[in-house]
Amino acid sequence: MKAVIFDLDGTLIDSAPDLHIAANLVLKDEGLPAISLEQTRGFIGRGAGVLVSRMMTAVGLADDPAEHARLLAKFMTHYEGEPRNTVVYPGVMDALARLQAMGCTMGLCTNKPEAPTRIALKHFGLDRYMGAVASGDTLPQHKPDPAPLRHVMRDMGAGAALYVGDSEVDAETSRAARMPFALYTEGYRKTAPGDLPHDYAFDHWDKLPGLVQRHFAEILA
Ligand SMILES: O=C(O)COP(=O)(O)O
Ligand SMILES: [Mg+2]
Repeated sequence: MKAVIFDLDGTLIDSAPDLHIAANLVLKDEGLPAISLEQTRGFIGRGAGVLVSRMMTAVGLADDPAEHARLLAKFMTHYEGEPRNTVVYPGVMDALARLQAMGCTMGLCTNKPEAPTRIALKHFGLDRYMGAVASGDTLPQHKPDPAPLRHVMRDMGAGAALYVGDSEVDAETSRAARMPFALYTEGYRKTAPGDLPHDYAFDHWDKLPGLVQRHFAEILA
C-alpha cells in the first residue's frame, strides 16, 4: 500500500495570514502592539497554544498560565471562522488528484486544533482525500511526539507511509516515528533545508507525485 501523510499549515495551506489577523485582533483588543506576518510565520508549527505563548513573549507579556488561557480562548474565537486569507499552495490540488489516481491512500497529521482543521479541510475540498486525520488535540500527545503520526497510520490501515511536512517539528516527528520524510521547502521552516534531516525535498507540488512514485517503487521493489 502506498500511504502518504501530510502536515497542514505551511505544507498544504498557507494559513499564516489568517493566524496573523487573529493574533492581532487579540493584541488590539488588549491594547497591545501588533506583531508582523513574518513573526507569525515563525510562531506556527507547535499548535495554537505555543503560537499564543510566542505572541505573548513577542509583546513583552509574561507567560502567566491564566493569562495564556484567556488569550488563547480569545484567539480561538477569532480563528474559528471560514478561512478568508488562507490559500492552498500552488499545485496541491493537482498533486493530490494525481496521488489518488496512482492508488495512494492519504492522511493528515497537524498540530492545528481539530475544529479549525476540519473547517479548513472542508473549505478547500481537501477532506475528500484524507482517509484519517490527527489534529493537535486529537490525542494527549502532539508532534514532535510520534504518537499522532502512528495514530493516522493505524487509522489508514497502513504498514508504512511517507510523511510530507514543512518544518523542524515535522522532521523531528518523522524521525521519532522512523518514517521517511519529504520536506516542502516553501513553508514555515527556520532552518536551512541542508540542516534539517529529510529523505526528500521539493519546492513545488508538481514534483511530489513523481517523488512518491520513485519512493514506493524503491521500497516495494
Ligand atoms: O497550528 C500549528 O501551529 C501548526 O500546524 P501544522 O502542524 O499543520 O504545521
Ligand atoms: Mg507545518
